[in-house]
Amino acid sequence: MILTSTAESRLLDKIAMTEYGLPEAVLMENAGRAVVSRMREFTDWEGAFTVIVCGTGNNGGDGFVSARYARGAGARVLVILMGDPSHMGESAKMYRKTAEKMGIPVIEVMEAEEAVPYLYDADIIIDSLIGTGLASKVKGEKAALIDIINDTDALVVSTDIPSGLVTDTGRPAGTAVNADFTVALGSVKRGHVLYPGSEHTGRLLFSPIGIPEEASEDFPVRLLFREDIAPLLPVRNQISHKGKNGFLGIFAGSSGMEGAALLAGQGALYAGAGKTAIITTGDAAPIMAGKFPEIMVSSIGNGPHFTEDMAEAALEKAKAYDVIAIGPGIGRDEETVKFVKKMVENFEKTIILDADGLYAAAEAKIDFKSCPGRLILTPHVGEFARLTGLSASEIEEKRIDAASDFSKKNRLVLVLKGAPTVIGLPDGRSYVNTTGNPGMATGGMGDTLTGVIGAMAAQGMSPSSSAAVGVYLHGLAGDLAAETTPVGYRVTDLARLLPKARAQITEMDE
Ligand SMILES: NC(=O)C1=CN([C@@H]2O[C@H](COP(=O)(O)OP(=O)(O)OC[C@H]3O[C@@H](n4cnc5c(N)ncnc54)[C@H](O)[C@@H]3O)[C@@H](O)[C@H]2O)[C@@H](O)CC1
Ligand SMILES: Nc1ncnc2c1ncn2[C@@H]1O[C@H](COP(=O)(O)OP(=O)(O)O)[C@@H](O)[C@H]1O
Ligand SMILES: [K+]
Repeated sequence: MILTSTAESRLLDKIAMTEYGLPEAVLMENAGRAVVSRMREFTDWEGAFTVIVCGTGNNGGDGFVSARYARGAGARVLVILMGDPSHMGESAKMYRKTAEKMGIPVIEVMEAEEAVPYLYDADIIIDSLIGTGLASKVKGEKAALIDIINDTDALVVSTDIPSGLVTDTGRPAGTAVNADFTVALGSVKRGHVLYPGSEHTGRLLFSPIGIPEEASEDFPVRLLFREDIAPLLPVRNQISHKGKNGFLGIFAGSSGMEGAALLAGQGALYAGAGKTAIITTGDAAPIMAGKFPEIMVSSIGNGPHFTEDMAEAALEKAKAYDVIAIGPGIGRDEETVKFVKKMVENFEKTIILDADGLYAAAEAKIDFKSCPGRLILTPHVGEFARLTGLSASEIEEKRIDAASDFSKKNRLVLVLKGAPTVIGLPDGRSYVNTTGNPGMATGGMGDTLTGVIGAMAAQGMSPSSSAAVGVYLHGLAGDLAAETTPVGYRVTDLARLLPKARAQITEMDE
């Protein structure tokens, strides 16, 4: 499913109207009907006092349509209209008339105070005040009206997007409706999934309002759902053997930081890598040996951390692997930075660069474009800030564009971790993940993800698919863990749920 910016959602409406011949009024009719029909399974409209709060744009037009369908579903309905009615477009005006003709009361208000008696009595409020046409900070009476809506005990259903929420950033423009449900119309918008927009949105429902899927085929940003992931997972047939499922080499750990390497290895193990090896330093190897009998642990050099002079032996060893990961727990020694640089500049297959490996890449100013291998970088916001020179808040402000710009410029796959995780692809497209939860904000989760993505790449998937599948699967395992323990489950608990998550993705495919 596509994820749109304001400009893209307008473009989609335009394509629907001009290329597919769907008139604005038809889209509006579908939109207003969808808000009520999508909500039927979640609330009982029969006898419910329903107040529809309309603005004078097309979002308000949707509201006038909803009023009819809410009435049809048995609700007692009343419309509050705020703003200058002379600004209403033709379709919205027409649907206002239709509603009034049916005897639905429409009360024009200038001040929020006038709506108070109705709003506090409402069982359901449909918020159709402002949609994607939000132009600036919401102030004055409209802001006051939004604050009243948020103060009531009614079930609040937002039309398209909670009024006041900025479509592109998910930030409130001063104030924004806190909806229980939002019915996204035509497309899901960035503001629905970017924090704190995701909290204002409440439970997100969607209606295509009659716009065919082909109309948005070329749109660059997609949300990742199970149906996108299922076809990418490699099928394991009866005659599968370990050699067919790939060999992943994880260059990780240093003296005192053995855990990170083991967590990455564990991730790979449970994500189905054919064979997994950890290559670490002389001091760290004895501590890791035997922790997982399935993982081959070997060492290069005798010291506490990786050094530049180990790179040659490491590259020789790496010839045996289909994919390598570098970074978890390797530390930040100057010599380690040089080691990473040599590895990344010379390995010719797929490389996942994570954690201290990303620190090294930023320190050594590795020119990713001229590296021979296929790169997957997995930074969290702090690591991405170091790579780009942007501040953490600048990145959060434009998480999607920041990730896709960087991937395109450097021709690599970038996994920008967080809520939500964004995957930028070398061709400028990007994916936004839909799994995962705050319980995952705990040390070592990222190391495990590196192993999971590595396992996918080792099983023969492209870097883009490996990142998409790895991120989705890792988040889904987290969601399964959170079902019993919302916060406080261990990285190991999540890892053990990876096979169940994988089965859930493929089983439901029948
Ligand atoms: N364009 C189309 O073809 C379709 C649009 N649809 C609906 O139309 C919406 C977009 O409609 P519009 O572009 O008319 O705009 P909106 O209705 O979203 O917003 C414009 C209205 O909000 C007011 N407004 C904007 N910013 C404000 C601010 N900061 N403070 C106070 N008031 C503010 C404007 O004065 C105007 O009355 C979508 O969100 C969707 O709900 C649907 O009807 C489906 C079809
Ligand atoms: N609030 C959240 N919602 C969803 N996923 C989250 C959240 N917080 C963290 N995660 C996920 O948990 C993982 C944490 O990785 P990272 O920050 O590298 O941790 P560490 O360095 O401790 O391993 C990432 O996959 C990230 O997307
Ligand atoms: K709205």
